[in-house]
Amino acid sequence: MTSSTSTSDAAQPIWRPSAQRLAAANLTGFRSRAEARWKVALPDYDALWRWSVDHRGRFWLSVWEEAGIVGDGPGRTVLADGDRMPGARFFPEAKLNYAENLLRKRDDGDALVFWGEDRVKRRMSHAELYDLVSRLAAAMRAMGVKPGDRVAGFVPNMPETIAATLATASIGAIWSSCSPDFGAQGVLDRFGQIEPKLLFTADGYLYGGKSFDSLARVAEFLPKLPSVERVVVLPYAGGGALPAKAVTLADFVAPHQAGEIRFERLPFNHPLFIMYSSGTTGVPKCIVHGAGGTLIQHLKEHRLHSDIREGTRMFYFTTCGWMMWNWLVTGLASGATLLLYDGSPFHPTGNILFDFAAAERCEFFGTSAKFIDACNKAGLKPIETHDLKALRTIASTGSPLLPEGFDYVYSHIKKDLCLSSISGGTDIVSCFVLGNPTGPVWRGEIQARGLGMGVEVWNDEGKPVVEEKGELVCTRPFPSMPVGFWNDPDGAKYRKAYFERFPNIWCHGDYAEITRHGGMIIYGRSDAVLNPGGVRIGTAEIYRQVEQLPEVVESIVIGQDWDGDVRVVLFVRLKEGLTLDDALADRIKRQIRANTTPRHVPARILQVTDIPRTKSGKITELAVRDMVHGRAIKNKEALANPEALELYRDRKELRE
Ligand SMILES: CC(=O)CC(=O)O
Repeated sequence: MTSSTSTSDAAQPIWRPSAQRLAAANLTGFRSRAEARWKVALPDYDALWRWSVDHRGRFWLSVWEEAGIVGDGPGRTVLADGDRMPGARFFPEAKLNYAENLLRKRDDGDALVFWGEDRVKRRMSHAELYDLVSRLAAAMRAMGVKPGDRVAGFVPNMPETIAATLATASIGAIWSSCSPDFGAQGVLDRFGQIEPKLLFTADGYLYGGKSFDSLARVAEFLPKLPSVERVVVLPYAGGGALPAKAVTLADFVAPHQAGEIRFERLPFNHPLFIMYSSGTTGVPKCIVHGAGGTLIQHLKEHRLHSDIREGTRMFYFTTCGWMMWNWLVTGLASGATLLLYDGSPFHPTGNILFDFAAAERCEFFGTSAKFIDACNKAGLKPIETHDLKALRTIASTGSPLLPEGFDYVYSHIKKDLCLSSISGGTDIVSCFVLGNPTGPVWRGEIQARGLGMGVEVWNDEGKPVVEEKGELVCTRPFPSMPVGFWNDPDGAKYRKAYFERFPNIWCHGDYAEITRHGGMIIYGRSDAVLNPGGVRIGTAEIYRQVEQLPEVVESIVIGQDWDGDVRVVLFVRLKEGLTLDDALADRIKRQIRANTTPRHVPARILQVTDIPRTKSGKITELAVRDMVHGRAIKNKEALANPEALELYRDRKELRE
């Protein structure tokens, strides 16, 4: 989930595309070809969006054709049972293979450029990638991997990981990965549910300038994953002894020559990825995404919403445990070069990602709102220190990008670029709302609803509202809905997760508002909404105010049950060496009161030295809330710093 607080009241947008950029945008061409092909007038983005939702069959067929999806299809039916949610079926006659679509290029141009912090730098061409995938796929077939088998990756974000993913997909097996910083229990909570036949791991990984051994960790969890027949070890940071069942990558592929890949073309909904809900409630849900839905949705988001094309140099800062990694990988289907980074984004300095972007002439730079905030707080000014001439788009997700984050990007990174705040999630392996390269950027707003996505905001009565806060819903089926949850044969868990609140309507759990510009602001997760005196307050409304104070590095806010009501409790992490005194607490309260309402003002403000976050960098309001209420914390394994929770246990300030 992502974007920001308070509708932009500025008269002018913060950025507009130049006439030249507008004319050359993929979206502009798509719109005029759709007008000609379907004989409709689509004078602007809003008209195109409305048409794409009302005429989903025509729209998705146009995406298929324009992207030149390779496969046996599209077939005569684009959408069957087109109003059932869940239940609609896209391209029911088509057969395709995800990897075949990503491996169309076999030349010597860069497919992947990899930096492991400042220590490892290498590149892999399209031809080398194809060859490695062909050898891996042959080795996997030789050990009996077949369509539907699970292949798991406990892996860094490195070229061989992408080769392993594509080899898996070429056979029609299902890929599922998590980052190597997961503890043994976190891995077992995930892979234990899906029973993989084959496991990829690197020997180790780098973080913050240190090497970590992954093989000792594998040796710890492997005995509890009896389904794994073989472990393939990718060379990277150097680790200890090979665990049982392990072979090196070189030995695994040694018997197989590079050659033509036999791509299994399978039905559109054939499973491609299993992903895990990052939430902190219960054992992770295993969300199964289909090959066709993932491919066509990403192609639409890359080409139309992100203006990615053949040769675009595309970066997203992500690990293999976050859906943005899967999103990045599909960039190969548009002929992009993927820039992969593994490690700390602040090692050896906060400029490392900008160093990478400058050195590799990055055009699309994806990151999180937290990273942008951190660069702002650290006073980085890449606009003065880095040559970012090639950069055309910055994408931000993970949490709301606040208006001040927009200011920072345009003042201190680059003036002329499209800042796309994007939001969706693991559940759909894609976005509900995202960029529009042909439209203006309004400070603090996500630009647009995704094409083909019937996104609305509904109030408690289930009525659509504009310029009013409510629940983000999607009223029409879209191709990247999960094909189901793993181990959920009757679909009960799947329906409960999204369709319980409003029947036949996807309710995403984000608290949001559609703006008068047709954009969106997201105020936080609905389940973290504060409710003092029955007034609903999105957490981002508070963060926006608090984090403007220079003393505050970051904050986390919860509602504490108190005296039959709920009171707002704010925790702040202050700059090194500072202590929260009455004067600072007072200034925080005044900042909030002056810019929001008295209801938003915290009843208690407490200093903490750390804020718990998931491994994909999201702060975890629900875990803090549970800790404060003395409840059990579920899914602690998803946290990057679970020890931070102790700072919230039984605080005496919250007993009075
Ligand atoms: C696109 C997203 O929404 C990513 C996320 O925040 O998980």
